[in-house]
Amino acid sequence: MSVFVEVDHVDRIFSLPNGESYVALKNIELKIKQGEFISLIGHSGCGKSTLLNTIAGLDRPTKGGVILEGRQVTQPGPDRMVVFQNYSLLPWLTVRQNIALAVNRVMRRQPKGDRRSIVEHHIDLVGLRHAADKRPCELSGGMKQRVAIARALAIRPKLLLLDEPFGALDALTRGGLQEQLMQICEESHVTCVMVTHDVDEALLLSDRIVMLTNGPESHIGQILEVPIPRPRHRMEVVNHPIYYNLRNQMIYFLNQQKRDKKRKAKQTAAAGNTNTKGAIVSQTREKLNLNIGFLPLTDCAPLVVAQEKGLFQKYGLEEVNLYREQSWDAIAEGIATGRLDAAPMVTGMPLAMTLGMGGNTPIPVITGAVLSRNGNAITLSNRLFEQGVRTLKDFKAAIAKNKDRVYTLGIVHESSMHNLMLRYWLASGGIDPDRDVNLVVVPPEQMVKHLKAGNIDGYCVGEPWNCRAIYEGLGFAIATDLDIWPGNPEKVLGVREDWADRFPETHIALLKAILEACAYCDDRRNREEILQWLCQPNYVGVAAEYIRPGFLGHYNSGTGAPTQLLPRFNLFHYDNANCPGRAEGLWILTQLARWNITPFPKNWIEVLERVRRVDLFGEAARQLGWPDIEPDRKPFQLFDGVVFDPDDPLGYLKRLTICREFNIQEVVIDRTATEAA
Ligand SMILES: Nc1ncnc2c1ncn2[C@@H]1O[C@H](COP(=O)(O)OP(=O)(O)OP(=O)(O)O)[C@@H](O)[C@H]1O
Repeated sequence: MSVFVEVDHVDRIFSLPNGESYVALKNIELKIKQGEFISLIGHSGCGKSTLLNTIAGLDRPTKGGVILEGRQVTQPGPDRMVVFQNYSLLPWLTVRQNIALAVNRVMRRQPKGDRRSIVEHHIDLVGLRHAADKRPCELSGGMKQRVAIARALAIRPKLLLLDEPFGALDALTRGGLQEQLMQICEESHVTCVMVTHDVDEALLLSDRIVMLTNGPESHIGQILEVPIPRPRHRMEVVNHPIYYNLRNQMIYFLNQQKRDKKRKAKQTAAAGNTNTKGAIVSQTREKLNLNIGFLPLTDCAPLVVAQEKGLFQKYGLEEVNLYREQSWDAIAEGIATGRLDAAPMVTGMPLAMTLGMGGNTPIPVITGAVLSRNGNAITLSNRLFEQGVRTLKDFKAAIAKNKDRVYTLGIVHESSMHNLMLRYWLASGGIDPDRDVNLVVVPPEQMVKHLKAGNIDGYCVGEPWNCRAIYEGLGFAIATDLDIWPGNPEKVLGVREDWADRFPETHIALLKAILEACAYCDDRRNREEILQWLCQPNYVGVAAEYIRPGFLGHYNSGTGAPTQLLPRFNLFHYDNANCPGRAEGLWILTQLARWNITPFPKNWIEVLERVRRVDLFGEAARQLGWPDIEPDRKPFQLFDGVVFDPDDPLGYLKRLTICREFNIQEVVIDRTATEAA
């Protein structure tokens, strides 16, 4: 079925009387097929009606648009009829006259006789023949709603929009009308979007259920497919094997949102007062001197640029000290203990710390920006090259041939993309990363030394540590991460959640400084200048020859193949690189669970909302005058073509062939431990 209605990245921002604004909807993206029945569900005030009204053309989006059959919706039209909870019938007209009024207005060019039979047909359709001459005051609530539905359908809309149509009715009447609506929709093949609070109603009627998160910045949390065959009958639906699973998922989603609402209210009360405009004001003084940790890697460039170009001071951060750390564990420790205020982190680290990786106390850590994408490679030793290893398949053959030898490969941290991508790559080639090879954690800076000493046979790391091994003739890059997942998120800016709440303005200032630096890094005219800074001993501290190939995008794999032009190898800003999108975060959660690094959080929507702070990115972007574009939440795939659907992460995990037995559990994100630190 082709796309019938497209809600294309819709934002709706309301201006408030106090001069501020309220972002009700953020980046709503939804494609509806012809004849589909979609339900919108979410807590009160999350924006269901706003979205419905936008599709109806009764309200205009602030950003994005709605496209119906290829045409932009700019105003209401007879092709979209809305049925409201309060019926909105004209009280002085009878049932017949109410329906006829709409038909005569919309179909005035049709012969009178035809119009009359349309009216009569729709009276019968909703079973109101006996009440055709009654006025609304003589009808029950259910009857009035049937008139409203008949009136909407009589003008043959392409799209029927229902805003809690049965909300005001008693349970018995509601049940009857739901079945009637279902039958009418099936017979007339009309496309429907319905707002509801009722999970059973949504399951009975819908093909898909769109679950919206709480506002502000409400967005689609998850879309559930309801694969129950049609025609449906209530008892068959309720007894369908999938019914309670779907119902539980919906209730679980709504409970997560409820908990989130309560937590935010509690935090707001604890954090401060409101000013005359109603905005929250922090009671704590903002922090203007910061300690930021980093590891010597090419992709620490944004931090270096922010320091060298005075961007921290530009945004009011008086003193920023950069500390070159020894390992990713040291970075995690620095953030956990408060020794560091912030740090570029490997992408999975904020999620893993929040989930309590390795049996550690969970520490809520958040990220408001992706600092870099790509930039990694898998280097193998020359010994393997000499054995003829050029591809993943060759590597598998070498493992099979040398049964008495276990190859050891270096990774920089269990939560890093290096680990997750290396594991993914190996597993897709039939190599079990836990059983067929030995993975060891080695700080990036020490990879080359251990490769040279023969302690490891290869590694996955960021630059300049692949190029250095290649340059020194110690190894070759069998794959870069562009071969595995182009655009993968590599580093993020990590801070403790309680730190961000205590110093909200400092945090936004820090984000702005670093984001501006990211943009500076992606202006290629600046790369030579940045390269010189990176070479300094207080930053990466190596010869320019090691950094240049990756950073300037002239990548030589060391295999004898010609130098590749890879302008996107170290990506800092272009292609909407900086937004910490939730779908990629969810993919990381699946991989952390796949390899038993962390459990898979049953409350993954809550975890992603807490950790991947798209809202803070948006705020910093807006203050910088950038468009705060969010990535799509559509399915994507890595190099092996296995599709990851953000609406079905567990289905994806179950389809992966090499996978540890993983735990699914609700992870309670409790800040007590960190706040005490
Ligand atoms: N004209 C407006 N001006 C300012 N804020 C608005 C306006 N219309 C809606 N809002 C706000 O936008 C948010 C979404 O409202 P909306 O009515 O779409 O929610 P809803 O999910 O349909 O709620 P309910 O289930 O209670 O009907 C709410 O916080 C609401 O206060």
